[in-house]
Amino acid sequence: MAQLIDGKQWALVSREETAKTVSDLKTNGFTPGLVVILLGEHPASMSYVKGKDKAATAVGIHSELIQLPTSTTEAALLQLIERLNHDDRYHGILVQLPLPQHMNEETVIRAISPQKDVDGFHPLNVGALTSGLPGFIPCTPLGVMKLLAYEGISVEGKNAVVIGRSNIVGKPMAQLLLRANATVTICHSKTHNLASFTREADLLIAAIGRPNFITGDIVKPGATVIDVGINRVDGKLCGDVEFSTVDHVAGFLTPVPGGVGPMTIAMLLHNTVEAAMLMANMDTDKAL
Ligand SMILES: Nc1nc2c(c(=O)[nH]1)N[C@@H](CN(C=O)c1ccc(C(=O)N[C@@H](CCC(=O)O)C(=O)O)cc1)CN2
Repeated sequence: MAQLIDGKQWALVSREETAKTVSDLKTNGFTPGLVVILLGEHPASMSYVKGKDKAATAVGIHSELIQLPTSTTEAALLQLIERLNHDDRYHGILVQLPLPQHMNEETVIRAISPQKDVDGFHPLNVGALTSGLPGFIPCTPLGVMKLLAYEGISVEGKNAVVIGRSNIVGKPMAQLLLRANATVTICHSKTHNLASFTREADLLIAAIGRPNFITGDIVKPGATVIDVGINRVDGKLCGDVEFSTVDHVAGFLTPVPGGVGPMTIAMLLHNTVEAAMLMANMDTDKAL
């Protein structure tokens, strides 16, 4: 059986570290602030933003959740973001994705000040990561790197295969692994003979959005398998990895739920505190 990586537990550890930093900042009269914007009433998104708001408040961050109707115009959203960019109470601004269909994701992301872009989605932050410069790193891949570090799993020199090429997970994940000296391959829906890549992977990151796509027969024995998938099948949550078969082959494995997901929110809190310290000209590695 694979050794399970308990993301819920590690997220608590990370959140405690963040709470300590926030407490020190508050002692110096400085409170980090986060504003989360949700458009519409998508049930999963509503649950995620409420989770973010609750987790931020729990570590002492001043948190505000702005819920707007789906019918909100893009112009109104851009105006709100512009106001928040200049509001000193908020060091982090996050717009929950996906957006309603009438909005252009790129336009909205670009409107957020790169210094407050705690999601790390702004092109300046994306470019910084690609160039090896300081900047904000998207929360889910950052959470994966943190999980590996907490578990003492080194990626240097390893064959890392990332399945999926989204801007939120796949691409930044590959960049982070490259930065940590892994040999990185990105596979996707058009990859021929995917199994020939996955069977060589010491570290396999599944972020393709297809339920139970990775089965035990295409995993290298002893590999570390990280499941980033969040799929709902018949109302039940499952990952991109078929747990029942991969559990017998992998060395380490993240479950869904309770693996990478909780780390996403923990890393948002971390990034928000980094943004606050950056704005207060305190020592941080994120200077853009
Ligand atoms: N602006 C953003 N939008 C979205 C992001 C993001 O990072 N920034 N990521 C995802 C959704 N997401 C955070 O927003 C997210 C997804 C899942 C979890 C999580 O803790 N999952 C739990 C299960 C929860 C459940 O029962 O549904 C787990 O895996 O254990 C947290 C955050 C898309 N949008």
